[in-house]
Amino acid sequence: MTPPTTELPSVPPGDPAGLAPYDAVLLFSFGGPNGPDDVLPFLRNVTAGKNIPDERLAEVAEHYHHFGGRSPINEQNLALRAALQAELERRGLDVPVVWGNRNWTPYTTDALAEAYAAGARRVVAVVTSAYSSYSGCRQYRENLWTALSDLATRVGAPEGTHPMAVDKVRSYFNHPGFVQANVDAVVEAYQGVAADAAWPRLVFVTHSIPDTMEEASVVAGASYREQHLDVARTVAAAVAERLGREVEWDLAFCSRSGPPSQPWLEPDVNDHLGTLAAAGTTSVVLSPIGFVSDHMEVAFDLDTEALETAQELGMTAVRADSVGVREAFVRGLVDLLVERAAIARADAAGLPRPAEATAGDLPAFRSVCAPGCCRMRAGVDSGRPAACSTDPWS
Ligand SMILES: CC1=C(CCC(=O)O)c2cc3nc(cc4[nH]c(cc5[nH]c(cc1n2)c(C)c5CCC(=O)O)c(CCC(=O)O)c4C)C(CCC(=O)O)=C3C
Ligand SMILES: [Fe+2]
Repeated sequence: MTPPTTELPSVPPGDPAGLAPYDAVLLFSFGGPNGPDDVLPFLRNVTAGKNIPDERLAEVAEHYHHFGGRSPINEQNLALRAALQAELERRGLDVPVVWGNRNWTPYTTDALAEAYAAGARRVVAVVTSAYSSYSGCRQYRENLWTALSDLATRVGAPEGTHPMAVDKVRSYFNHPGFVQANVDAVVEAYQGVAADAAWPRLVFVTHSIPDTMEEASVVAGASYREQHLDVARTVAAAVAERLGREVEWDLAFCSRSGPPSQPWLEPDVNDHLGTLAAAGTTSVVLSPIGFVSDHMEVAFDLDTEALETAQELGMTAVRADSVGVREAFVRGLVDLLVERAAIARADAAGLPRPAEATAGDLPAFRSVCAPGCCRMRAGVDSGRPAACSTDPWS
């Protein structure tokens, strides 16, 4: 197992050309409502064509209304965009960073149009999802394809062509920057626990997905669940080393939806806390490794619901931060942009690709997705074209 490095290189060696051939960066996210009137149309966008029961939608709308109808995700993305822009500038990389979302304004097409108007024709995208599955990879790539087609119509590009090319950085769950930032956040959470209190168990938490989506995700190299187990193992080992004490850990899931008859990844974090309490655990640290910022799934499902469950069970629970705009994470994302540019140049020149840094046991995931990768269901083609892959249509 490769431990994450404590010192990340500020400028990866061997790339005098910076971000060439790219002339803009797309920060590509999920989106969320900015006020009460946005909540329902946003939820309709998210769940279009999905089998989500009405009761679940009403319940999720309540989560948003509980926070004034406003998701924290938009300001978090603005902060991440500013941090990326600053780190690029620090390295002398002078490219604009535009921000676009799949499910709410600013939409992907508008972000690409903004880059296009600034003269950009080759864009490198970074998705605010670290893991590979339909929800964290292909669904973004399908949306990107549609946005490129819409942009073509807007700018009057010839039928069947796209006016710009967009590549994306690989799934970065096992990039040293993401792993290091999670290690730092968990260490800080443990350091906040009183010296005479029980030593907490470490519970990693991520978004549940349907079992069918989990099965399909394995085409990327390791399944969504296995990707999380790899990160969890690496983070727990690094935390134990930093604190000089053994750390016992588990992986639990939150935010399931869909009809009750449909199996999703388990255990649910609330059920899991119950199991731990019954076995005598009195203290936990919750680490949301599945999320890159403290958006609604964290603010509600963990900070509201899971912390309440812990309290009812008489447990002490502390939540570690998600990576947010931590320096190790931001530097890691810029390293990934630089790495993706070096890969594009090597491919164009027919030269060997540069080394790709990882932390953990899994290899670097592909920068260009394989055909049939991260579908909604194994072997079932959605019929929707997706960008950034070797699928025949891209
Ligand atoms: C793997 C994963 C991530 C992590 C990767 C990533 O970050 O992309 C993620 C992130 C997010 N999910 C979010 C919100 C929602 N997700 C939903 C529904 C669903 N998520 C799914 C999976 C994931 N989701 C799935 C399989 C569904 C079922 C329907 C479908 O297949 O699409 C629904 C519908 C209602 C419900 O069913 O809960 C909502 C409102 C927000 C925004 C939060 C905010 O506003 O701050 C974010 C960042
Ligand atoms: Fe979600």
